[in-house]
Amino acid sequence: MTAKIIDGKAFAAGLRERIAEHVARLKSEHGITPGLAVIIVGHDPASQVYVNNKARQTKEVGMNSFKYELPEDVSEDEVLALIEELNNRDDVNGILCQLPVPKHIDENKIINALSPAKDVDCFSPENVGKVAIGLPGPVPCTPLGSLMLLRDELGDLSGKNAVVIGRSNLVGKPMGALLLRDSATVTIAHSRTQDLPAICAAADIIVAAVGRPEMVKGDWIKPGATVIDVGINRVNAPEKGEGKTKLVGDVEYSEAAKVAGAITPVPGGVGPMTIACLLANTVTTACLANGLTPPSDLTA
Ligand SMILES: Nc1nc(=O)c2c([nH]1)NC[C@@H]1CN(c3ccc(C(=O)N[C@@H](CCC(=O)O)C(=O)O)cc3)C=[N+]21
Repeated sequence: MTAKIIDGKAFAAGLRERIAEHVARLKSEHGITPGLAVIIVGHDPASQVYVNNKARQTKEVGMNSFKYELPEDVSEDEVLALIEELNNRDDVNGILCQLPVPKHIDENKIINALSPAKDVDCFSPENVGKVAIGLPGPVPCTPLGSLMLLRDELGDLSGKNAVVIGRSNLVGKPMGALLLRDSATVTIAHSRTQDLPAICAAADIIVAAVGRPEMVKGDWIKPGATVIDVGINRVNAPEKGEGKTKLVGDVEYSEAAKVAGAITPVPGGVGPMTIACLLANTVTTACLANGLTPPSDLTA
């Protein structure tokens, strides 16, 4: 058996088309153009690429993009002042501060400064709580993208055994909350979990979000299971030439693809969904800011 490859890149393109339609309707019917502000501190080349991709896709779906590139040595107070200014701007519906930030800036202060109404990463305690109890609001981008792929692949997730590997605030915990909302039977595994292979063996759904290259082995997977690989790990690739690197996920892809029913590749799986869901969240917060019901196909 060979797994179906879940094409996250294609799904994300389709999602962006739906987002563009919603944006066009918000403009024509309500005179609203959603706006997303992205803040980047310093000159990390990988972060620059991501931020530029986000800005380009924001414009492609018809939203306004505001980019703030701050120098590496900017003071914490200056970043906080910028966030405060953006919190108060009516044309900004989403604010994202690209992480990581330099060490002299306290990430928690940044997160706490963001208005929950514009927190499109869904980092704030208020928004995390809304996700847990199912109230409308932004949803963490990577878990939302993963959920959309799972629903598309499996339809109803009710009663499925779902194992989430990783308990981060960004991915593992909210992923568990979303799967539970869809009535899956959820296990969250982590570094202290005993006999992870045995737990995976019972899983209809595996979401791997540990950040360790190829940690989940092919022979742990139940035949026919659906595997969502959240990991994006850059590793050395001597087979491509000296000094070359490649991206791999948290799952041993070549072996897993022989057993799984469906699997996301890396790259081209969850990564593109994360950015598309950031745009989806911006439509959601723009609607909520204007007393409108957010489109149900853009949220959990
Ligand atoms: N406030 C904040 N929010 C974030 O959501 C956030 C962040 N900071 N800091 C960095 C991480 C990383 N992240 C990725 C998003 C998409 C891809 C993506 O599209 N990856 C492509 C491959 C890209 C490549 O080739 O390097 C793929 O998987 O196909 C990767 C990584 C969002 N992050």
